[in-house]
Amino acid sequence: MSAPSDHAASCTLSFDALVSLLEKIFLRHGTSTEVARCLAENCAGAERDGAHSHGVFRIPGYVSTLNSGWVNGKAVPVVEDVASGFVAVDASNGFAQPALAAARPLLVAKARSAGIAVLAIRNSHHFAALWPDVEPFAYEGLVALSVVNSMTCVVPHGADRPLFGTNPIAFAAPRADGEPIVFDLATSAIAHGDVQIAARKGELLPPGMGVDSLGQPTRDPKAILEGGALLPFGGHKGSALSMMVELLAAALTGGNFSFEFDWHNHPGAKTPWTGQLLIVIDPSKTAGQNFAERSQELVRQMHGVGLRRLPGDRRHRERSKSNEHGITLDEQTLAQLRELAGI
Ligand SMILES: NC(=O)C1=CN([C@@H]2O[C@H](COP(=O)(O)OP(=O)(O)OC[C@H]3O[C@@H](n4cnc5c(N)ncnc54)[C@H](OP(=O)(O)O)[C@@H]3O)[C@@H](O)[C@H]2O)C=CC1
Ligand SMILES: O=C(O)C1=NCCCC1
Repeated sequence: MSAPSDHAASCTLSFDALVSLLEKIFLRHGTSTEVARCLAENCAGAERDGAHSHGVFRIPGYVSTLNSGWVNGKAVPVVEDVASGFVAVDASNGFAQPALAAARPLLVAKARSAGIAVLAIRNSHHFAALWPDVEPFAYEGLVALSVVNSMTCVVPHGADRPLFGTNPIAFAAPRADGEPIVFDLATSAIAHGDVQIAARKGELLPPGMGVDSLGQPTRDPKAILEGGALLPFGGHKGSALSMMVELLAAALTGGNFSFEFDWHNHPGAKTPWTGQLLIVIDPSKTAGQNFAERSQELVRQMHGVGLRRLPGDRRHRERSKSNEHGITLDEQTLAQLRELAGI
């Protein structure tokens, strides 16, 4: 799939039209109708919000993975009611998003009754942005935190060779006036998807993102992708967070660490076979003042000291633009999607 370009001829389509196109692609490549809908909405949502590293750019990777037999596109997740504040799901070697969808009602009920609940997803594949997994909880007045590990491509701070994944952390919290506060960030200096996009565009990366196959710093995305590796963001601090993600998303859930799965017998496989953890908190159960008012006050104070952009602001601007004018894709990308959909 070509990377978004400012110069290519483009066309626009509605969110629903994009979901329906992506749904056809997933169905044509062996998913169930439920999985197709779930992944299509997730991927179209990322594209709508300008999260291009995890929008339609990912579709060929989904397709080649499904074709390789690495993931079960028809997997039925098995939800386990483990304890008062704990839900587990065996994603049955399927995608993580349908597993979350299956466990969501029980997770929310537990969070509302106990004040906090944990969801441990294992045996799952996450190939998407993480914010769609947490943002909906904040729209329901809940606070949510999620972590997912991926595939070995990040050198732990102070080490010689890669071990960690790009391991994102996403957080969402409601506020009284405005969109929820949401951030979603890879614990690597740059997401793997953005390195791939830079490589396709022939662009250099900023310094400090990765190393080549000899462990030497490089700005060449191809050198990173072909035998090189990424660095954690913020040196030892990002490295510690990435280690935490491995522990929470894999050790705690029963999923694989980023270095534990071997996809070499499945040429074309791209989706990490790991785990994911979500923590959901009902702030109405805390002894403090109204949470949404307090988070609004924090935002007010941040704006008061000159802050112009909150995490999530850019996405919401892109979302509004897409909702008003449609989602813009270049013609080549749309043609590729139609071909994959068989239309
Ligand atoms: N499934 C997987 O295994 C993996 C998925 N990913 C996904 O890749 C995506 C990209 O990650 P990453 O490249 O780290 O994200 P970015 O560095 O682009 O953004 C990280 C966060 O910071 C915010 N932000 C960015 N710039 C500013 C700014 N100047 N001021 C205030 N806030 C800012 C963003 O908000 P905004 O969105 O509004 O710009 C976002 O919430 C994520 O969605 C992540 O989940 C990454 C690794 C692995
Ligand atoms: O961009 C990334 O980094 C990743 N995205 C999807 C899963 C693999 C890592």
